[in-house]
Amino acid sequence: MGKILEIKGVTKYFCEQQVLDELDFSLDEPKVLALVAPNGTGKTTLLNSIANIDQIDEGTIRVFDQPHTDYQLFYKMSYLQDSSILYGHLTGWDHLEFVRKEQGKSKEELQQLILDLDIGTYMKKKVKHYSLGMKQHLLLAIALINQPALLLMDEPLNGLDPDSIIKVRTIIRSLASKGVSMIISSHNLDEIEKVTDNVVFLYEGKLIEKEEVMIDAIEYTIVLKEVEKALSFLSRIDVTCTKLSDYKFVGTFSKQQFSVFRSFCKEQEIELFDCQVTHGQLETIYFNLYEKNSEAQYDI
Ligand SMILES: Nc1ncnc2c1ncn2[C@@H]1O[C@H](COP(=O)(O)OP(=O)(O)OP(=O)(O)O)[C@@H](O)[C@H]1O
Repeated sequence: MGKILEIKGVTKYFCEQQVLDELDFSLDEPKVLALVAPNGTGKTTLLNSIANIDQIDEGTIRVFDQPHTDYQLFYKMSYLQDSSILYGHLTGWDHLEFVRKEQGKSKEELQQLILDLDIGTYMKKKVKHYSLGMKQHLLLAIALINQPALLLMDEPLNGLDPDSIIKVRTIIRSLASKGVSMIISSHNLDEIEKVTDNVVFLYEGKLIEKEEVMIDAIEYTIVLKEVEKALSFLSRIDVTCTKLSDYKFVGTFSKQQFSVFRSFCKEQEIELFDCQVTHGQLETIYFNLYEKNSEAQYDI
């Protein structure tokens, strides 16, 4: 089997501003890939470029071994964009019927999709009367009509309530189990960690895989009786901590430091009342990558 996606040397400018910089990337096997970066750093531009909505200035993009400009990809690849592509004066059903006909799918297939996504109750309403969440569900339905093998999603969780987030997460997992590849841009790092381990960061116009910037550090908030004793021990094993109260502190631990600390508490009979992860690993990597370099990146 050929590659699902191959991006070589892609550069994209908006006037003088370079957004993508000789970006190389390839997706060799079906995967759910999270695309993470701060606002305004090129996630949408990259997805638009793959979908041939934004024209690239240099480089090549191939999808399923075809140039990304090939019209046939319309039947294999979908792109869940933001709701600006919807027409307010049309109903959800109008949108879905139009795409169904273009994709050559049957009415029965569309009815089944509407049932699966549980969006039937508002398909006859005009889109201008939809909530943000309803629009997001409609966009997902539009993107799924062609049963894509590659699905690009730009912020699919935007505006969704917790129930809807769980529903979309279930849909993503179910599609993944059927071998659908997905590239999902999201700011919701907690949620992203629940659907995939495959994370790429867009940084200074290039993609960096999570493994390349992996750090062994997790921030915990810990509640115990003898904070001073714990902090004095932790300073000796180089754990950075901040005391929050006489019973509470936060500390950033490597796996090994955390295990040493647990043994210390056991030996000293210090009871841990509570121990919560404050920042997950992905969040910690994110802050390390972008916050540390923010001065250089956002120089004005
Ligand atoms: N059509 C355009 N014309 C000019 N500049 C643009 C255009 N589209 C995007 N940009 C600029 O390119 C940069 C990247 O924008 P893009 O929308 O790709 O970022 P993003 O990471 O998707 O942001 P967000 O997370 O806020 O959606 C921004 O500085 C933006 O202002």
